[in-house]
Amino acid sequence: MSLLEIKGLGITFGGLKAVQDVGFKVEPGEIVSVIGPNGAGKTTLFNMISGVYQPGSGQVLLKGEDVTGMAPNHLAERGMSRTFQNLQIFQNMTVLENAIAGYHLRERGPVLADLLNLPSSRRRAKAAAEGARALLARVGLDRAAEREAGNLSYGALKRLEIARALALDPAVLLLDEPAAGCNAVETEEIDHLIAEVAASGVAILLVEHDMKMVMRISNHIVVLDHGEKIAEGDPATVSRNPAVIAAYLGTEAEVAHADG
Ligand SMILES: Nc1ncnc2c1ncn2[C@@H]1O[C@H](COP(=O)(O)OP(=O)(O)OP(=O)(O)O)[C@@H](O)[C@H]1O
Repeated sequence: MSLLEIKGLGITFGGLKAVQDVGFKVEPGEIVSVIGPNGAGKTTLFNMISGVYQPGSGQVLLKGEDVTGMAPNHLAERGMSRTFQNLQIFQNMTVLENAIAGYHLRERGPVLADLLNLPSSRRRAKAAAEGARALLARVGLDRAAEREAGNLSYGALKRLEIARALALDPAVLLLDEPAAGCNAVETEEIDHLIAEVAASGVAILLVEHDMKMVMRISNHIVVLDHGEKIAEGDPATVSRNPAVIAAYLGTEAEVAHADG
């Protein structure tokens, strides 16, 4: 049994088959990337896997359980969390408060206990703050804990978003363009962070336009074109695949060679 198994997923928007019969597997500690030219169906596929869209066909199996179309909060409880292409950070809260917000999604306690400020609620708040600080250290933001999130660099915001998703202690982490808008140094920091998270046993599923990053960090790549899977394999194999090269010709993107 795979940790995450995608089977024959498909969806149609007003007659357009945005994604058709896409399947692949993700195992613990693996970094799997979904690539493809603009409009290939990457975001749509991601949204189906993470419960944002109801698939028209196919299945999403998490630890063998059918979680197809399950709402994102239920998926989080079962071990799948995600980040978004457009950052979902509270800009006028501190970095620490943002990380604690992620923690509270998991440590949700009885509202009445919180209102009455009972010892149990104070213990939970303390545990969340401690957990959040540990996460910030993990993503290299411990020294920025008290800063307002809106003042962070873009790369730091991206890392904060990963910290918040990690607060849910996921077995599978879905990253939607984690390096979008980042400069080369920030991208490299995110590379290292993703590799470290994978090394801790978390399965990573990634949609990313930065082909060099994808080729550098992925164990396995799934290539979509016009909603269909046209290739999959390790970076070196995929980057030499004639169907992949053809799909990218006529677009501005280039498939960077894994060995180059
Ligand atoms: N909500 C929607 N309603 C109608 N059509 C949609 C919707 N979302 C996506 N599509 C269409 O589905 C196809 C796949 O789009 P999608 O955004 O998933 O591609 P993508 O590979 O993520 O593209 P990009 O690299 O540009 O982000 C496109 O033709 C797009 O226009």
